[in-house]
Amino acid sequence: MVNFSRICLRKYGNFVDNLRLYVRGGSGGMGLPRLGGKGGNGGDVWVVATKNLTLKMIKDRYPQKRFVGEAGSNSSVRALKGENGKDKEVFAPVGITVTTDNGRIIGDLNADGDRLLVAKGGSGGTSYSGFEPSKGQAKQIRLDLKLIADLGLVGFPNAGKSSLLTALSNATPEVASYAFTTLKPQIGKLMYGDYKQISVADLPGLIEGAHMNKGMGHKFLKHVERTKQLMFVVDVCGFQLASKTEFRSAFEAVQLLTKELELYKQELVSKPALLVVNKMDLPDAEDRLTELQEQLQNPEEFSDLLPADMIPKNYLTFRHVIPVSATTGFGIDHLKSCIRQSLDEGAAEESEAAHQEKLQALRHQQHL
Ligand SMILES: Nc1nc2c(ncn2[C@@H]2O[C@H](COP(=O)(O)OP(=O)(O)OP(=O)(O)O)[C@@H](O)[C@H]2O)c(=O)[nH]1
Ligand SMILES: [Mg+2]
Repeated sequence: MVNFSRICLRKYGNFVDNLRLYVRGGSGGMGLPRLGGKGGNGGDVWVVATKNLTLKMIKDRYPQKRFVGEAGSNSSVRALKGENGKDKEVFAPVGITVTTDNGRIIGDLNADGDRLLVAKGGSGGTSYSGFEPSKGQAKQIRLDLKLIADLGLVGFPNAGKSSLLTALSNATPEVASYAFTTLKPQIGKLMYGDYKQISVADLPGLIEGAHMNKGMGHKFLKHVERTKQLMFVVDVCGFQLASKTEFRSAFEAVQLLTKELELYKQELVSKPALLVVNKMDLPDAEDRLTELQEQLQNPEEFSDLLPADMIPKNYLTFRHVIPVSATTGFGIDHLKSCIRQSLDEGAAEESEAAHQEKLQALRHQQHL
């Protein structure tokens, strides 16, 4: 029996998905009252998105996590206008949200080279300020990594999410027969014949009670907040985490996952979702699939299989239910086309909604 918690700690310890930094703009330089000289401005602090960086690299390289702009020079007889201090750049990964310590969003860095001003340098002293310089802004900020993918994989541990990503895409996530193999999110890209690409985020497994921080907790769900659609993955034969925990059938797994999403953020459950029923190569898989499909037709009738507090407010209706085997490749091509279809439909619905909104606004203007 593998010791899950030890594995979690050992591996998760290497992955950093948020980081708190101290940033301060440089102080301005002194003015020179005798000759009316102006002090230089202090340098600003910027966060700059840079490809191939990780938050862990920042943490390792700058253990003190302090970033301060250069001070402006004082005005002097030789240089009446003091030189401005140099800006400080904090190079950070692409795909982060920068917030203040109390959660106010300063901005998002979504593409390589995006820049965000996080602490302004102080002004140099001038006649207006009695030649006194001002200090730079100082604050704690948080860099929060949010993966952005078209589709997010949601499932219990061992359901075969990573195996599925391997079967579908160019990604090579770790696959193993113990729970919580995936400890950090990873994105794979699905390529289509017409060069369309769809990105899929593989996430650590969720378990019953994830909202109470069981297993890996549900903090990883923040990564599906920005994905367009969800892809539930269940083992057709069900799942049992350990001998002391309850066995859960595929149907129960679907509903428990729905509830965990709902408890994390209600809006997540309104995203379009697909259901992948994996491990169809196992004995009895066909019978189990038929049973699951019947239960999904009338979920209310089977709600007594779930603990009362884990019954979802609304049962999800899946756009497609696709039986596959990540191991043998059965159903994978069909899954790929269902994913494409669902995302294309989603995009069409979005543009239709935007179109209707514009029409509505135009009508409104005409009435005024
Ligand atoms: N028989 C069979 N086994 C599979 C299939 N897909 C995955 N497995 C096995 O199931 C186990 C778990 O697979 P993973 O892909 O690591 O599962 P996961 O959902 O990513 O698990 P976590 O990362 O722990 O959440 C591995 O031993 C896989 O070889 C399948 O289609 N059929
Ligand atoms: Mg995995």
